[in-house]
Amino acid sequence: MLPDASHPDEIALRLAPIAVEAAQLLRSMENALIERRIKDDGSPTTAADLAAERLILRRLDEAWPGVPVVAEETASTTHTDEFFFLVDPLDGTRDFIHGTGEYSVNIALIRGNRPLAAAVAAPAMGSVWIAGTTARRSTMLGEGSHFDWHDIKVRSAPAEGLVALVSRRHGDVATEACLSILSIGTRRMTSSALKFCLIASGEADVYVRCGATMEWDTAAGDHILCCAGGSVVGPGSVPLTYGHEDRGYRNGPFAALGDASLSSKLDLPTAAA
Ligand SMILES: Nc1ncnc2c1ncn2[C@@H]1O[C@H](COP(=O)(O)O)[C@@H](OP(=O)(O)O)[C@H]1O
Ligand SMILES: [Mg+2]
Repeated sequence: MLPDASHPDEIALRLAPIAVEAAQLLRSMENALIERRIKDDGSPTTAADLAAERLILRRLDEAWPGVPVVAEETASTTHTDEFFFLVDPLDGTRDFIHGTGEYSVNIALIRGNRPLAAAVAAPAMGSVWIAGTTARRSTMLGEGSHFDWHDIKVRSAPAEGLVALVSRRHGDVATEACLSILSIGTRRMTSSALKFCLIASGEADVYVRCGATMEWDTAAGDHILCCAGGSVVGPGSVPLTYGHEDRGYRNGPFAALGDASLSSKLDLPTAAA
């Protein structure tokens, strides 16, 4: 059954309990001694990533049977259609393993090559963000079917200096060069798609990433930030597009901005570091 593209906010409301259920499963596995292995790209995966992915695939199939899902752990077997989901069942696996609590569940519905609806749940922060046409945030209450949604909005670039969010574990020279051009007042290390959501919530201003990321790392956060009034752009200030099976669902360099006027100052390289 195809999603009803004329009601993106209703789709987002249906994605929220799925993301929260997976987030609660991950939370329950946090302190267990779980099996892990290193993938071909050098990043780890665990039994928790797989369990959360299985749960999300089942729930998406119950809600929208037959819509393809490009999910991190099974991406190589999936082909996209006009509508497809991009799913990262555990974004920030290293932080999950190290117990920082900075990890998230990311689900985005793509139509064509851009997101239509999205949800990001961050269990250790007790927050869930969604976006259809507007962006909203709720605390994660009880079993995941109760929410206290409120609209969120980006802030204007503060005169006293920008708050930049940087990956806790992945930095590179090209990202540093881009950041050095902006008037950064404070840097905060944050993992996973939380970086997009904190900018969308008006708590930070910029996230530049020139190193490797995958489409499921960014699609949901991209949509939430754009619906909150921000922007996510690649080289030439062009929005990111999704569904690039030909390049293994890899993103190029990008910047996530609360205040879109910052994009004129950016100088992103054309290829990921
Ligand atoms: N060499 C690489 N190739 C592809 N993606 C990479 C990568 N190194 C890191 N990443 C991506 O960066 C994400 C973590 O970002 P951050 O450091 O900002 O939390 C990882 O998400 P996962 O934990 O879902 O694998 C992974 O997808
Ligand atoms: Mg993951």
